Amino acid sequence: MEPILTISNLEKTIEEFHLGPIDISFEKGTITALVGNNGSGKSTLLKSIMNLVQLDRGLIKLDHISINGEDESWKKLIAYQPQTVVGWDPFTGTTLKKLIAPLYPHWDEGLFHKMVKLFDIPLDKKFGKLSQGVQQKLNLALTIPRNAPLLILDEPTSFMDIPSKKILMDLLVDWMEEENRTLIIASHQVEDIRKLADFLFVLHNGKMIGNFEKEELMEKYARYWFGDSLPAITIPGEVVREDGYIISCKPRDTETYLKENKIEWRHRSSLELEDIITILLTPKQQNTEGELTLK
Ligand SMILES: Nc1ncnc2c1ncn2[C@@H]1O[C@H](COP(=O)(O)OP(=O)(O)OP(=O)(O)O)[C@@H](O)[C@H]1O
Repeated sequence: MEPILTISNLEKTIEEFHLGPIDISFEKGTITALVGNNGSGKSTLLKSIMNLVQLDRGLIKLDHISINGEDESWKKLIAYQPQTVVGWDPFTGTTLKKLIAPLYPHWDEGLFHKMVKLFDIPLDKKFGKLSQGVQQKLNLALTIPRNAPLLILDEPTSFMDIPSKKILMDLLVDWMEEENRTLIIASHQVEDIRKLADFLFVLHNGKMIGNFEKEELMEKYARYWFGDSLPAITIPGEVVREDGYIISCKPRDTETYLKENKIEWRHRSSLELEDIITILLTPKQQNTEGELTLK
């Protein structure tokens, strides 16, 4: 598949914080969840894609157009929902829509009104007077209908109530039905990631941990229960050790070792996505394969 967005060798330092180096491509037709600890650089990366951050190094290309060149036609290819918008407070939803819609040739008026209805957004109230959750909904209703090939959402559901999160997930699944649409969504919500993502792009303190295919990642880890007979030695593949069990990132190596050494385990279970993300975001003790090295 052809990438819509390619980031090469990106690096940016902001005071004490360093982002990168980041090398990644986003294929057309995919959904990538951008996952990371607080302050890991997710918003900075998304702003960089929008050319809102001056890079120290690196190149970002959207459909082969460099985002910091003279050709600004790439802007029509992205719809971006930032975490917070500046300057919207004095305007009503109706006014904002009148200002924004004409800028986007593929604007979907029907989708806008559908979202206003589903989210029950009061269009006659000033943006600044809306609750944070409703602001987030209006922001999304003014972003998704732009129908750009690449949609970038920065923590779209952080203030939303539970039913609204479900409405948004369903809307995004429908939006992705159209061919060659691509979504990048920064999120701390495991439920969003589980439901939507094809890929998990994981950042930790500005460093890229990896870009993982979600289903492969789910199959990569296994938990082995030993009860009281948990062996005292470190087992190949072991990434976590708790009372009575270990978690392995290389189940095949783990089982070969256990069988060869005649160590019996009681049962094996798979991990929840939340556990896997926690392991990926706690990389202090791990080597590049994720295995424990300090035991
Ligand atoms: N304008 C700025 N001035 C100073 N530091 C900044 C600025 N913008 C970002 N940073 C720093 O860059 C780092 C990354 O911030 P960023 O907002 O990109 O992280 P994030 O992964 O989106 O965080 P969160 O999950 O908490 O939203 C943080 O340490 C932040 O303090």
